[in-house]
Amino acid sequence: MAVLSFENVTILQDGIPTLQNISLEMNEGDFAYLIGKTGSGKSTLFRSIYAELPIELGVAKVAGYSLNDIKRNDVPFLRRKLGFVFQDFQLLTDRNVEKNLSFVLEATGHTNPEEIRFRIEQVLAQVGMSNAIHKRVHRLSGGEQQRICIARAILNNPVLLLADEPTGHLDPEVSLEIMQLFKQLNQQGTAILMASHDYNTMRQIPGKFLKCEGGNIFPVDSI
Ligand SMILES: Nc1ncnc2c1ncn2[C@@H]1O[C@H](COP(=O)(O)OP(=O)(O)OP(=O)(O)O)[C@@H](O)[C@H]1O
Repeated sequence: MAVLSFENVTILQDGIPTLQNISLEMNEGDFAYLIGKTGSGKSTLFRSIYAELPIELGVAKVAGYSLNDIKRNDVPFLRRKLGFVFQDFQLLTDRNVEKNLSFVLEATGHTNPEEIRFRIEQVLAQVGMSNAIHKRVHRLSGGEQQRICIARAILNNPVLLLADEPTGHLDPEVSLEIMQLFKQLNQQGTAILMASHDYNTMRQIPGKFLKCEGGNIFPVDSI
């Protein structure tokens, strides 16, 4: 099943076409790396996927929503079907792990405290961080913080995970552990689109390569 489909899509930044006539499709279980130089349009693609930038031309669908005519009220529901992992974690560093995760569940309409606690325990087990539930985020290492970010990203069972340079601040050994975690989630069916410059870990965890260059995005066989 397609979780993302772009046909001849053009996206503008400040009235100027940043990506032009791009076509791509991602299905359940796909793992794709988005590669390309700084300023080539990787973030622009992400921002269009979560409906922060409009589609100027072409046809785009993500997680069952048409990006061409998505209503403003539906945008939070689209975003609930996506997971986000960033290079700089973006956790609430002065709160503990449980609060970081319950915050997201509460913000997305969950109210039952037992269900919230149960779901948090489930995702922490998935990322190998069960013992960290009461720990304050600033006490965790970078790799541990990124695991918590991944736990946060999967709370609502996303169909597509968007990861923007998730190993950018991690050393090679920890990067590989994080990538293995992504691979595990991917094997359970979640499609993953990851912008990366981390050629070392990309070589070790296989995926398709999509290159962003000259306003276009196209598949390449190797990096
Ligand atoms: N808010 C904005 N307003 C106007 N132009 C923008 C804006 N954000 C990005 N751009 C332009 O759009 C183009 C693509 O930028 P984008 O941030 O998508 O690249 P990127 O591949 O994600 O780069 P990086 O690897 O540095 O994150 C660049 O020419 C950039 O200057």
